[in-house]
Order: sequence, then C-alpha cells, then structure tokens
Amino acid sequence: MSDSPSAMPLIRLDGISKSFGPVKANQDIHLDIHAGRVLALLGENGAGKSTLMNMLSGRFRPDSGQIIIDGVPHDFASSKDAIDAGIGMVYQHFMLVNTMTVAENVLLGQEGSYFVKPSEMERKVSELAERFNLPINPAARIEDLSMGERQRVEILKLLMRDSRVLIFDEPTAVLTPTETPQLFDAMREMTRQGKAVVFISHKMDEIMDIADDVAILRRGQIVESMPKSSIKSKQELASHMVGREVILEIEKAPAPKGETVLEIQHLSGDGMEDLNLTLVRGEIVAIVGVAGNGQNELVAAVTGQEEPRHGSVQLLGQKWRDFYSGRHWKNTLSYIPEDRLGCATCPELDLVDNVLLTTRKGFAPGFFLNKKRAEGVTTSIIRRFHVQPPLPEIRARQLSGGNLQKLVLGREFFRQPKIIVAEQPSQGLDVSATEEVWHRLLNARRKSGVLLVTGDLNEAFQLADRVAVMFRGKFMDVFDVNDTEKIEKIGLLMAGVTE
Ligand SMILES: Nc1ncnc2c1ncn2[C@@H]1O[C@H](COP(=O)(O)OP(=O)(O)OP(=O)(O)O)[C@@H](O)[C@H]1O
Repeated sequence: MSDSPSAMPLIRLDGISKSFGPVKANQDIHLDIHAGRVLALLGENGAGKSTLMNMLSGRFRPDSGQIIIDGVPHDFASSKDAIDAGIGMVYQHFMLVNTMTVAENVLLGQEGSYFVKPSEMERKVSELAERFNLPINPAARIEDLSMGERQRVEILKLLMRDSRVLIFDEPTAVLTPTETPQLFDAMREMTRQGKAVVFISHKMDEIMDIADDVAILRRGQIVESMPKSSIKSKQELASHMVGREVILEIEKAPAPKGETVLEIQHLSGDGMEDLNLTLVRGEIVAIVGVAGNGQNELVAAVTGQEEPRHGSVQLLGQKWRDFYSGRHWKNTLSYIPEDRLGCATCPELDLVDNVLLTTRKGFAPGFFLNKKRAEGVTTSIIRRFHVQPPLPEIRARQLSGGNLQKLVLGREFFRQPKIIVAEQPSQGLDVSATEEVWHRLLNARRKSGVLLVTGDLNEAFQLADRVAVMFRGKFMDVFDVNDTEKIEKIGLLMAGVTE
C-alpha cells in the first residue's frame, strides 16, 4: 500500500457541522476518504465520531457543510439515500431477521430477490463471501450464528448493494481474538478491490495494525490527520489522540486481603457445570473466556437475576435468597452490566433519575423522596467522575458510551458496595476513560471484592489478582495472575484444551 492516497478523494466532507441543543458534536469538519485505503477515525468518548459517521451514512443531516462524492455534492434524507450512493455502515447492533437464513438476509429488500430460488440466492451469497474472504454458510439461520458470523452477514448485505465505502463502528467489540484478524483480512480485501473503509476504534493496536490513514477528532473538531506510517508506536498514537502523554499500563498497588464476600459452591444448571470460587475483599478475580461460555449465566446467578438451580451462592455470609430479599441499598452488591443503555440506565430518563434507579432508598428515608439531595449527589458524581457534558438535566441517551459508563460507576460506587460485579467495564471506552475506570476498580478493591468479567485479556492481566478461565460452563482453571506458565497457556484453556 502506498503512503500517499490518490489526489481525488472518493468522499470529501466539506465544512460539516452538527449540534444537539447546546452540544456542538461536530464543528467545521474537513476530511477526505480515499478509495483503496483504511481510514481510522479515533477520538475520546464524545469526540463526535459516531455523529460524523451517522451523517455520512444518512442517519442525521448536517446543520451545515457538504458531503461530496466523486466531486459531486450529495444531500441524504435517509440511510437508503446513502446506501444508494454507495455508503454503508456496519453498526454494533445488528439489524438482521433472526429466523431467516443468511442468504435471505443478505438479499432482503434487493430488487427482484423475491423471485429468486433459495439455491440461487445461496450461490450468489457464497460467491460474494468467497470474493471478500468472509466465510459463511449461506443456508444457516441467523439465530444459530456467532456474533462474528452475524457481523459477516451485515458486511455482505452492504457488499451485495455495491457499497464503495464501508464504515465500521468499533467492529471488534463483539469478536473473539481469532475473529478479529479474519475481519482485518476481509477489510484488506475490500480495499484491494478499490473500496474505502472507515474504521472507528478505541484500540490502539488494532489501528496500528489495519489503518493506512488516521484522523483524530477532539471535541467535535479534526485536530490531526496523517498517514499511519508517520506514527511509530501505539503510545505515540494514544498521545496524539488525548493531547498528552498516555501510559497504557497501570500501577497495581497491593491491597490487603480481607473477609470472604462471595462463595460459589458446586453451582450447576443453566449451562454452568460445577463452578467453585471464593472471592475475598481486597482482590479482583477476572473471569475470562470467549463470550457465550456461561459467563452471562454466572453473572445472572451472582447478581440476583436467576436463582441458582443446583449448588449454592453465598453473598456477604448470607444465603442467596436471604441476601436478595434484604432491603439494603448500601454496602451490598453493585452490578456494572455490559449493556449500559439497556440494563444499567434508562435512555429517556435524565441523569438524576438514572442515579436514583439503584439509590432511591438512600434519598427517601421516610415517605418522601429528597430530590434536591439526589440532584446534589448527581452533580457531584458528574464532577468527580468527569462526565461530559456536565449537565444533570440531560437524558442518558445523550451521553456517549464512555460518559455513560462513568455515570454508572459513580452511581454504583456511591452505594459503597462490598461486592462489585463488573462486566466488560472498559468496552467501547477511550484510553483515558479506560485508565480512569481501571484506577477506580483497583481502588475499589480496598473495600470490596471485585468479580471482573472480560473478553479483553489485557484488561484481565492489568487488573486481576486471580484469573478464572471459563469454557462451556466450566472453570478450566483458576490461577494467580503472576503464574507465567499458566498465563502462557491461557489461549489453549479458552479453547477448552488442558494438555
Ligand atoms: N442524539 C443525540 N442527542 C443529543 N446529543 C447527542 C446525540 N448524539 C450524540 N450527542 C452528543 O454529541 C457529542 C458527540 O457524541 P458522539 O456519540 O458522536 O461521540 P463519539 O466520539 O462517537 O463517542 P464514543 O466513542 O463514546 O462512542 C457527545 O457530547 C454526545 O453526548
């Protein structure tokens, strides 16, 4: 791949601006996207990456500025207009019909596809999949596919519509460690065949691996854009993004071990098999593994969503039922779910009401709710956890992913938990927010035991004292994070291999 793109960009964003009320999400953006290249778009949470790509893919209309394709200005009224102009976006939440086959999904809505025989549809999809290194069984039903395979179907939908620009919004968040390089191979194939790829990611190593060009957004503005070859290391890339030196590793001060806070014995059923684990105050135990190997079921049992069928879960010395029939809002268990907008918060409520979701009892000692105090506490959470924009009256859906996570952490730490269950706590977070969340969890372990469920091995190694590898509902092994021999074998353990 040459370092200098061709003179004429496929897409030129010319002076694009977009505000949401007082928030200037994009300000006078000038950016070129070239055929045959991968452009990585990076920036801290809330910098305006999704807003910009939502305009390019026709979801939002710019307040001002132009989208120019092959030298011709375009005005998109909908995603369909953008797709017709050759621009498609692969979202994090897939839009597929689960009961239909891969081929039916790929061809859904395509002109004339209604009359095509299933075998013909499958042949067409197979050919396309092969051409772009996207292996898939076209006759399989979506509901039987892994997240990585579903993503391939989304990509094939766009390729079937002859998209020339494919935008990926944090695509690797749903992928296993082996699926990520496969996606990158497919992206390289797309650029080799003359398409442009826009890649939004918070992961510096991925950007160093796949990007040809890099554009950095900060507070709604493009602050730098350059060929990736001019950047020497991921540290340098992160520093460009944040505008200061960034250390991608954190200091882990030892914390004294205390009493047992969680005791899991012979937990089985719901896809779990004889799980045994003890968690004490002062430690972080990371549950690692490929998603879908029983982690969700384990979290559901520990956080009170599903009563254990066989075996026992004891929390703070109490039986599961006694613990969960208690009425205490404070000094108990805090859950930081993976699904921030669906499970941790209510998108349409303001930030004060979102803080109240799990803390209401703390503000209503008698009959009445002390809303003034709740507003004060929300303001202080926003300040201490650097939530941007710092406005308690806005709705949760108006916060970017990282800022929403900071609000959830602030709310949950306000409850002074003795057990913390944190699920993928830094997923989708930029390097600064990740650093902050990691520090908060490390500090929290002085007063609590933390069960960290993560698909990110780096996160597990940075934070955990012990690591439990989960595969098909079992713990393959539980070991100290300093046990280098075991750490070396972690990839095998995650795949269920013990020898
Ligand atoms: N629909 C909306 N209504 C109101 N404000 C919004 C909306 N969408 C985004 N914003 C605001 O615009 C700003 C830019 O958000 P955007 O989601 O584009 O950032 P981002 O760089 O994609 O962040 P992240 O990395 O966290 O996904 C943020 O301050 C956000 O709160």
